[in-house]
Formats: sequence, C-alpha cells, structure tokens
Amino acid sequence: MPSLEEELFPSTPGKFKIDRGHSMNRQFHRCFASTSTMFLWALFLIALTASYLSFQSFVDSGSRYFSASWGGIQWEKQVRNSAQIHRSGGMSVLVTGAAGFVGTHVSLALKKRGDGVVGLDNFNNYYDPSLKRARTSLLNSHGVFVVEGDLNDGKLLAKLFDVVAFTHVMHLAAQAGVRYAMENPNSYVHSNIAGLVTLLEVCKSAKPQPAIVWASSSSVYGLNDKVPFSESDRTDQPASLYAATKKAGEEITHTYNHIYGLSITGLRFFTVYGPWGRPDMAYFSFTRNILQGKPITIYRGKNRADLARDFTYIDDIVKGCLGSLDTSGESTGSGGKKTGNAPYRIFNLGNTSPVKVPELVNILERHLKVKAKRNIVDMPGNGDVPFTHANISHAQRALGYKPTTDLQTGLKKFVRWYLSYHGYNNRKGLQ
Ligand SMILES: O=C(O)[C@H]1O[C@H](OP(=O)(O)OP(=O)(O)OC[C@H]2O[C@@H](n3ccc(=O)[nH]c3=O)[C@H](O)[C@@H]2O)[C@H](O)[C@@H](O)[C@H]1O
Repeated sequence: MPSLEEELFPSTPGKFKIDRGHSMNRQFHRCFASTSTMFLWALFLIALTASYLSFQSFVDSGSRYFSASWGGIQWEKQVRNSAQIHRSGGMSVLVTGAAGFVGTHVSLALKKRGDGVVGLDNFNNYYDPSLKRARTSLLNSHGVFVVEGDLNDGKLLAKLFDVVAFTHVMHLAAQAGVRYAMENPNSYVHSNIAGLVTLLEVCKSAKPQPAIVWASSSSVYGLNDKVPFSESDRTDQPASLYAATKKAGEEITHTYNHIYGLSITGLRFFTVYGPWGRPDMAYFSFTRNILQGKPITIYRGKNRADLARDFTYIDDIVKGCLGSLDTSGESTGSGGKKTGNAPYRIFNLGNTSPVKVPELVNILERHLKVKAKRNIVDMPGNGDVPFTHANISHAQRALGYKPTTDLQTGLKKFVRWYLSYHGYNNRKGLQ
C-alpha cells in the first residue's frame, strides 16, 4: 500500500498502471483508490490556494505596515505634541502641503502665535524635494511636525483625525503650475480633484467636523477680461487644466458645504512670491538663470503686448490665510449629517497692482546687479492668461485683508533669501 506521500507525489511516473487481468474486487478497490486519490488532490489544492491567499493578505498588510512612514506610539505622540494649543481661544490646524511654499509660511505663522499645527506633505518631485526638506527642517525647529503621506491616503487622514480633533484644516497641498498641466495632466486630477475629495470625505465624517480653508487660484478667471477680477465674475472659461481643476475644487467644496455642513473658505491666490518660494515660478527661475548667465524666456501676448501679473507677497497671503481661519465660522455637521447651514466663502487674495513681466525682470536686475539675457517670444498656447488683477474689497471687509508689500520690496526680500540659501553671500562679486 503506497503511503499518502507516495500517492500525492508518486516517485515513479506511471506507477499506477491498469492491470487488465485483476478481479472485479481488485478493480473496485482500484476505482475507490483512484477516487480517494482525486479527493486528496482536490483537498490539497484547496489547502494550497487557501494558504496562498492568506499569505498574500499577510504580505499586503505587512508591506503596508512596514513601508508606512506613519503610525505607532512615538508617531502619535509627535502628532499630539505638534497639535497642542498654546494660547487661549487657539485652534488646532491640519496644514496639508506644509512643506510647500505657502504651507511652510502659514504653518510657521500659526505656530508662532500659539496655535497647534500638524503638517502633511507627500514630498513629491515636481520640483527639487531638497527644498521641501529644508523647509521642513525649519518647521521642525519651531516645533511643527510634518507627517509624510499622500492626500489620497484616506486611512492616514482618518488616523490623524483619530489622534487629534482638528478644529481647522488649511488645505494647501496641490499640483501647482499652469504650464506643467500639458506635460502631466493626471497629476492635477490626482491631487487637486481625487485628493481633495478624499480629504473632504474624512472631514465630513470627523467628530467634530473641522472648518476648511483651501487654496483656489486666480487662474479660475481664465479668459475673463473684466478688470479688476471680482469674485462674482465669470469663471467658466478656464485656460488651463490647472485652472479647470481649481474651478472643479470650488464646485466640489460647495457640494460638501451644501450636503454635509462643512464650513468652506476658498482663497483665489494671485501669483504668490517670496523667500522659500517655488523654483518653477518665473521670478525664481529668472533669478537662477540671471545669476548663472543663462538666457531667460519672456512671453509676449497678442499684438506684442506684455503679460502682466498681480504678484502678491507671501506675508500678505499669510495674513489672508490666518484671517480666513479666524473668521471661518463652524461646520454644522456631525458624523456625516448636516444640522444647519455653514459658511461657504470665496475670496480673492491679490495685491491689486499688476506689474508687467519685463518690469519684474528690471527689478530683479537691479537687486541682483546683473543684466538679464532676454529672449522675448510670442506666448505659446500653453494655458497662460495675458494678465491678472484682483479686486480685494470682499477680503478687505470680511478678513481685514490689506496687502502692504509692493513688488520692488518683496523681490528685494526674495533675492536676499535666494543669495543666502544658495550660498552666494560667501562668494566674491555678489555681495
Ligand atoms: O495665480 C495663480 O493662480 C497662479 O500663479 C502662478 O502662475 P503664473 O501667474 O503663471 O506664475 P509664473 O509661472 O511665475 O508666471 C508669471 C508670468 O511670467 C510669465 N513667464 C513664465 C515663465 C517663463 O519662462 N517666461 C514667462 O514670461 C508667465 O507667462 C506669466 O505671465 C502659479 O505658478 C500657479 O501655480 C498659480 O498659483
């Protein structure tokens, strides 16, 4: 009689040959034996499949556990400490995109006045992540903990709300840049639409629901040519996918306000610039090229008209963000149910004095004491708009928003930071 092992794994192929000279009894036994062999094989296959599936699920949960850069007692302690409020009537704010340009400045300002701040950032490589790491070091040195994770990770967001009952969310994480949308359209959908919805889903279910202030964009005015741009102007003619995703964000947040009672404030930022800024923006890349003796490309609009932007200094934007948080009002929902109407607001945060791009270059030349090599070309069809100009009367009334830094002064501060950050101050000739 072969052992079970021999039956399952016959050592000699063809061992079970049919012997036609055997009796019926023997044949019956054979038949029974082959049926039980098949049964055992089936059992074996079922067991193999089951153990494979449970191994897979172990590997999946294990890899999530091991690769996660969040979770654990120590991590929760850091999150709690960072969220601690140090002033009476203060708030605890989750700042998404905290390692970004505006996120860093807003987080620091909140922390400095005694609010609790926890940052979230995915440190993507849209531009050099080492700048994001440097900003994070600055935040850490002021007691702001930045969680590394993606907005689309609903489990992480839910965990953060388990650990801290955030009163506010300052949502600044986004795929920025107008022209890059032609290169990588899906990154805009991933961050500005899918990520936004993931965040809103978690906020709507949180107890208590936080109030949300988030970054929309001046680009939603698109081809609007009524100046200055007012919040009631047309925003249904976006010129870029970036603008379209920001406009979609305004509609999506409206839905969550309407159904779930989330307090929403959308801020239309107008070309924000300043120290610790974004290297993909014109003032930043122009500075780099001018210092390196490389040419800069200046776009020109229809009929050779110069392009113009309502460049807005970062400190003014920070004041607008804090004013929005302070006046946000409360969300009215609880556990996904609305109990009353909550505020839904949209504000322009601009400077109210547009400057032509060639004038921006003149100012940089003066601060850098280096002449730019200008390459003037007709604006390609890349999503750019010819000009922006903010009417800020709503923000003035509701938030006390009043920009105080002109481009000349703001760029001086930017250039000082740029030279110091890149070590130019230690080199001869650029004092
Ligand atoms: O307010 C916003 O909502 C947006 O502001 C910013 O977009 P923009 O106003 O387009 O800023 P930015 O790229 O600095 O170009 C400035 C000017 O320089 C011109 N420009 C640009 C590059 C170049 O090589 N040459 C050039 O002439 C260019 O044609 C333009 O006229 C943010 O990036 C964006 O994320 C969003 O927040």
